[in-house]
Amino acid sequence: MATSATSRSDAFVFFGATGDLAKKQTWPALLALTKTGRLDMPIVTVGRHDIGVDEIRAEAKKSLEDTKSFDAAAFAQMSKRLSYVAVNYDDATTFDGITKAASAAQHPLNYVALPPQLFEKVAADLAKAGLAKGGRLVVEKPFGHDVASARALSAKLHAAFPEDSLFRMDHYLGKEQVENIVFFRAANRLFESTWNHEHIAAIEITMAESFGIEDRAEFYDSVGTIRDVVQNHLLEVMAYLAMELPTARGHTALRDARTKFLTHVKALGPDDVVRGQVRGYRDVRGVANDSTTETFASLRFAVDSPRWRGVPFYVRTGKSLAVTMTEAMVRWKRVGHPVLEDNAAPPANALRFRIGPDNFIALATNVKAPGEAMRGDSSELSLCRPATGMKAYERLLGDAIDGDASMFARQDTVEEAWRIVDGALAAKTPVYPYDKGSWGPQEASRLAPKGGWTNAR
Ligand SMILES: NC(=O)C1=CN([C@@H]2O[C@H](COP(=O)(O)OP(=O)(O)OC[C@H]3O[C@@H](n4cnc5c(N)ncnc54)[C@H](OP(=O)(O)O)[C@@H]3O)[C@@H](O)[C@H]2O)C=CC1
Ligand SMILES: O=C1O[C@H](COP(=O)(O)O)[C@@H](O)[C@H](O)[C@H]1O
Repeated sequence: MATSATSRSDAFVFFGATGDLAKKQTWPALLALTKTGRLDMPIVTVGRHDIGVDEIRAEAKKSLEDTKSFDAAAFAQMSKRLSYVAVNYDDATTFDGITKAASAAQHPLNYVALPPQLFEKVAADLAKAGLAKGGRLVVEKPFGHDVASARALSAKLHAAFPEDSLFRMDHYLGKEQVENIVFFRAANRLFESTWNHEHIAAIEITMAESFGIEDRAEFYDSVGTIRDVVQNHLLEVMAYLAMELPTARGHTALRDARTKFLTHVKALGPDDVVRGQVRGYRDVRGVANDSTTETFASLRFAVDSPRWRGVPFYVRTGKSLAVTMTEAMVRWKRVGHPVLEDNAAPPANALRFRIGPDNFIALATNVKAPGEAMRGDSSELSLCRPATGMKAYERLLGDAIDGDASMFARQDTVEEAWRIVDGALAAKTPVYPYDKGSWGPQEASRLAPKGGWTNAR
């Protein structure tokens, strides 16, 4: 007999269908999975408001139009499968409505895109309603808010869903552009031999977003940017940039290598972080008027391994910044002297991995400037690849439907990541104000790479 670990899911139970994530990512992914025939099952949306399924259909349609992913035929197909159940999160018996709506399902996939403080309760109430038996649970990051709570959360979730039916979603693990970092390293011998402290001066990662928290206050104000994107997405990117390359094949080897790398990253202290809060944040509905939640962070990491000893890793991220752009930059050390007839040493070589919104890899080089003198000029070789493949949410939700957790986050990795950032969070360092549309507070320059951050072009 097929177990829940091997069976295909036969109902999609969707908590958070009205949320920000649903609008930007989940509805487009569900439509894409409908188009390819992989979401051939009832979709039971669940929320706290007393609304009908027509409101959910309208919400889904608007999200698809806003993200330019609407397709009338696929939407009609998906619409027929939709239902809506209103629940009261303080009354577990209201989950019986979900059981009724998914009554034909043996293997429901329960997908929870809610503020993380609700994960435990939802898992327990799903179990009481009989939706854990034979089913799966997908929870969105962040998993816990520090090491201790991540362990406690895992234990609580395991009381309802065993490890092989628990999927910890971190969509950066499903991004082509992120996977390409490690593939590019492994497949191009040219770089790997200099990928170490002898040649590399620093590694920097920027995840800048020009938009604010919009109507996500209930989620965001209790989390902040370090827990929202550094502890998970950006440490995953750092791991792909700097881990030892696995010799075995497959995703388990990649998961092991990422986790091993994180064990070498030193725990952050108060001097390794500068936090910022955008002016006007406290006026957003739902944000506490004395909130010290950071909407910006600049951090410096050190890696205690033979390969990286002495190389600083800088990470900067924030809301309401000058642009929306995620990029990782590997900077080599400079040639220490002027070349031929040049007056100054040439700029350092650097590799830029653009992760979003576009997708390219660029290599900064120095060439001879046209003319009689042997002088230099900088030039970037750029490798652009339009992102044509599956988007991260389609890929990961498709895997969850099939019961394949290999591209999801693992508990040991999650705990290592908390170990690294916990010290920076617990220190309650000052939160410096910054203007919307800027690159964060002035104070962040204290933790910048030598020569300053590279701001997006
Ligand atoms: N937004 C994003 O881009 C991404 C988010 N995520 C993760 O997804 C999860 C949800 O984030 P996001 O969608 O941004 O958050 P939102 O603040 O938009 O809320 C998501 C859902 O939670 C419901 N909700 C909020 N507060 C409560 C509450 N107190 N009780 C019951 N329901 C509540 C909302 O319902 P209602 O409509 O009723 O308010 C909404 O449907 C988080 O874990 C986040 O880390 C992951 C990747 C990207
Ligand atoms: O998990 C999250 O990610 C998004 C950014 O995702 P991306 O794929 O557009 O880079 C971020 O805006 C959000 O705050 C966070 O919860």
